[in-house]
Amino acid sequence: MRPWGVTEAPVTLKTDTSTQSATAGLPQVSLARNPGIELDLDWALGVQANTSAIERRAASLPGRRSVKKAFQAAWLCKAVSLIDLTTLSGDDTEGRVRRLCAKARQPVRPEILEAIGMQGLTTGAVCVYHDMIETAVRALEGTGIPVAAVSTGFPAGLSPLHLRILEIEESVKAGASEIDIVISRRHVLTQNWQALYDEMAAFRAACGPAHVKAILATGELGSLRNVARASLICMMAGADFIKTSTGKESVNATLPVSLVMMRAIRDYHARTGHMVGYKPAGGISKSKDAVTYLALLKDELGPRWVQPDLFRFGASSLLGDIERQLEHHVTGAYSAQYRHPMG
Ligand SMILES: O=C[C@H](O)COP(=O)(O)O
Repeated sequence: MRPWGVTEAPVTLKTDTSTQSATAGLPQVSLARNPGIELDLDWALGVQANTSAIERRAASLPGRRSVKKAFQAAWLCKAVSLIDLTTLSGDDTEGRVRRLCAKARQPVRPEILEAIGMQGLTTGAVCVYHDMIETAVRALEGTGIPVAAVSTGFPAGLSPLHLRILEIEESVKAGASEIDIVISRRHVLTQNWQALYDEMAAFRAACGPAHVKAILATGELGSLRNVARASLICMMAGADFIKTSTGKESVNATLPVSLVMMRAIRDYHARTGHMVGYKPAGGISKSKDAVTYLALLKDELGPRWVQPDLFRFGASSLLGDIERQLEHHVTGAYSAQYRHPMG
C-alpha cells in the first residue's frame, strides 16, 4: 500500500466562489449517515504514514494559497458557515452562552454583509459543555443552528464508561443534536484496537439520532500512523465526524495531522461509499489558516466536503479575526479586536 503523504498534489482554491451565498456553486445533497462496518484490522494495521513526506507537503500549503479580494471574502464567509462556535471554559455562564449564540445567529455585522452581498450567514453550530445545552438550545430556537455538546468526560475521557455513556444520553435528552466524544487515548497507545472500536460503537449507539464526532486528541497519540489507524477504527465503528483535538492538549489541530485524517476519510469513502466529516479543532484563530485548511480540504476530498454536514472548524476565536478581515475588505481599515467580542 502506498504510504499516505507521498504524492505532492498542488493545492489551489478555484476563484469561482460567489459572494452571494456561503453555499453557492456547491452541490446540495442530503447525506446518509455513516453506518459503520465490521472491524477490519488488516486494513487498519496495513496503513502507513510517511511522516517526512506528510510534513513536507503540509509545510508547502500556506505558500500556495492564492485567493484575494472578493474571492477571499467569499471563502471567509464560507469559513464562518463552517465554524462550531465554541466556549469550553470552567467559568462559562448562561450569559456568556447567550451572547455566543447571538453571535452564531449574526456572526458578522449586517452592514459588512450587506456591502459584500451576503445574506443569511450563520455559524455551523454552537459547541458547549453539557450544563449549557439548554441555554444554547433556547437561545438558538427557530434558527436551525445545531447545538453540539462535548461529552464522555471531556477532555481526558477517563471517567467510568457507564458514566460516559450516561453523559451522552443526558446531553441528547437536553437537546444536543451533535455530540463530540473523546476517545480513550490509552486504547491507541496500547494498540488495543478492538477496545477502541467497541468504545466508539457504544458511544455511537448512545447518541441515537444525534451525530457523533470522535475527538482523537491527536497531540497525545504518539505518531501519525496511530492517527491514521485511530481515524479508520472510529469510522468503522460509526463516527459521523472525526475531529483532531479537544483544544486542551498541548498540540491541537495541525496541517500534517489534517492531511492524514483527510486521507483516512478519503480511503474509507473509496472502500465503503460512506462519507465521514472532518473537524480540525484547537488553536485555529486566524483567517489565513482557515483558508489554508479549506484549500487542503477541497484538494484532498473535493467540493462536496466543503459543507457544514461534512466539515467544521472547532474554534473559539477564529470568527473575530474573520470579521476583522471582512471589515477590512469592505472599509479598507482594520478595527480593533475588542470590537469583535465572542461571548
Ligand atoms: O473544539 C473546539 C476547541 O476547544 C476550540 O479551541 P480554541 O479555543 O483553541 O479555538
